[in-house]
Amino acid sequence: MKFSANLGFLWTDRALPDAIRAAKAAGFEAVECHWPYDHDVDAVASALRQTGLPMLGLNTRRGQPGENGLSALPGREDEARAAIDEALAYAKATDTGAVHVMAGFAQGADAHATFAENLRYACGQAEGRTILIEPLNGYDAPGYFLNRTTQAAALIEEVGAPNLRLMFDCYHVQLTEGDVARRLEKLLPLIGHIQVASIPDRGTPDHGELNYPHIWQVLDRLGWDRPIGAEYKPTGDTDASLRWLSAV
Ligand SMILES: O=C(O)C(=O)[C@@H](O)CO
Ligand SMILES: [Mg+2]
Repeated sequence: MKFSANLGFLWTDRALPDAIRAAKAAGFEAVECHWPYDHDVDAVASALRQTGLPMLGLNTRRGQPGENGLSALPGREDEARAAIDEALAYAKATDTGAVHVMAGFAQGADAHATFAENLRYACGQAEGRTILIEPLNGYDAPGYFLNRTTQAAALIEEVGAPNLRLMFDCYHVQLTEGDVARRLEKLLPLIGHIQVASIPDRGTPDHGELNYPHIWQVLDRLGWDRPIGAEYKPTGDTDASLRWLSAV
């Protein structure tokens, strides 16, 4: 298995370029982030070049304080598309492969139609990059528009863009739907990126209710050879949390 360090949670005590260097030193094969916009794009691009690590993904901005994305919010299309443009520009400057378009807190048919239209826009502007959508669990993100992989799969089919893919975060999927191994297998053709953390504490992927040694075997059997996002919250120093990595 290859792993990508999620720098939204790992090495958050340092600036993004230094976190990229720390990920390289720790043996990760890639990095990904959440919202890199406060970090100078040239410094980030330079750290990526220097380390040779690819940046796999970044998120669109969440919006105003208390919001969690804009793309499913009816009436907020201009802001949502500005956030998509900003994310794609940052991705282009850092050669980042994917942009996660965040839906936001919304429900109902109008939210669904708004999200689908904004995703069409994002896919059309992406210039070869992947656009990701990620179901989030209702404990951490109550009221978030996208909760289930089944809902995401239907949206991907409806939008019909070849570069729209599912971010399959095993942590969220286990909390909301369970049956992670079977869902990975069934949804494989739609999956653009996989993330992991223990359940329910969102710690290192080596304990808790999901048996990750089994998940690694499943992914190996399915031929998954891309880096898996280590998107967990270390309880202390990130370097001290990495014992799980050498044990995989
Ligand atoms: O929370 C997650 O899981 C993520 O991947 C974030 O990027 C989006 O909230
Ligand atoms: Mg995630």
